[in-house]
Amino acid sequence: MSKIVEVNVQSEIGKLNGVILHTPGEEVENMTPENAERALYSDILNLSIARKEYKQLSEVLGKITKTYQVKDLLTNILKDDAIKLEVLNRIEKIEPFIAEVTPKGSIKDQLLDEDAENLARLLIEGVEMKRDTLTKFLNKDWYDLRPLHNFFFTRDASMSMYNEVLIGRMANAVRDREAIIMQSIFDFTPGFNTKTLSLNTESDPLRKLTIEGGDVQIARDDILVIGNGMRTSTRAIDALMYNFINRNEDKVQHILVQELPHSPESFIHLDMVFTFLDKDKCMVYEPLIMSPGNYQTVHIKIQHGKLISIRREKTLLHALKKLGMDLEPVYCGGEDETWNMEREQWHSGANFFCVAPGKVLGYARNNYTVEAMNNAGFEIIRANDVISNKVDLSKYEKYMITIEGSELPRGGGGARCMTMPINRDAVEW
Ligand SMILES: NC(=O)NCCC[C@H](N)C(=O)O
Repeated sequence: MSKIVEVNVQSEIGKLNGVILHTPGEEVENMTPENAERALYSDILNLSIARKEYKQLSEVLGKITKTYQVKDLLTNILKDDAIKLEVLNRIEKIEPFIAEVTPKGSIKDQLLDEDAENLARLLIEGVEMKRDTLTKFLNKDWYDLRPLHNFFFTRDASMSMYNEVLIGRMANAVRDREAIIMQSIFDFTPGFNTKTLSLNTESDPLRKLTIEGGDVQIARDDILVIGNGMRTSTRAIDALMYNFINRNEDKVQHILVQELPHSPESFIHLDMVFTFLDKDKCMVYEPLIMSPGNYQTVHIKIQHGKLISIRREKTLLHALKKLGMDLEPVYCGGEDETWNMEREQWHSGANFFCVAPGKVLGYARNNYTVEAMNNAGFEIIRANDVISNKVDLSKYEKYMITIEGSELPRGGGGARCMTMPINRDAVEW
């Protein structure tokens, strides 16, 4: 594992110095048609194809920055017995059945006996059900501990916010263990030199307070842009607002909130309809971001331990412009046909990951979006040409590296969803 870099992310676009990834493993295939929907997928993925596509993403990133794999980071902390017990205690809080004693012993005891590497694998890929009681014998499920099918979307369960890490409060219980694992990684890996921050959910048994990383974007060191929809609730954004109020800082903190539709499922997170591309460019799904209709943009301003104002803005781009970020939109699906916009948004066409200002990664399959990027001045470079050193990236001021994606988008996300940046250079605005 390469030397750990400290957590510090002050923008969406600063030059990337470290990113956390998770190569899709057996957990992706540990699924049946019956439970695919419960797993938050629209279909069962073919792992060997998904892995081939994912390899393009991880190898390109490996050429550009330091990459860390969740499984390695988790194995590393689990080598310490006290931490191993603490991680399992944390999991027991959300999945109490692991401590239940059955004729063959509890799952927790079984897990405590595993070495660090195997334990990390089991916590991600799932633990097959031991049918040692009648209840389990007749149970239709295959797993005692469910596989974390969505973990390759490392964006969502934790988010680097300035020099801290905000831990996701997932909208669906099937992703809860991801948040526990990420929190433990950041709590117990000294090199990250950070503090984890969890929103207070003690009085929230009905899971009304939820926040996921796909909705949280660090526009600038004083501006957060947050989506409010299926996955991130107003209550969670309020809790974050109180957190900034309680910091009582001289610095102004802006939170721009963009309401999102609750269907179709491709609108799950803000990053499916809006991402930053450069100091002066962003990717938008035009029908929502440029013409939001009833979906409001709200500007919350905090300073000196007080809420200074909370007001409606015309659109997200207007609000950003008023704060000095004048962004030219590039349209997902191109400018001509709503039909193409809808199709390409569905396949995560707006979901770009920035590795430096004007340098981004996105899916190759979205032809109209790729053309729009090219028209906006981005050189289009195939991932395999970067991996085989056929192109020298330092020659290009602006580029889009295209990743093949036929299986990966069926899991519900793109390049931004699959990356959790931990350190970026400051941007010279
Ligand atoms: N940031 C993102 O948009 N992440 C994609 C998550 C997809 C995953 N199947 C989910 O529904 O949570």
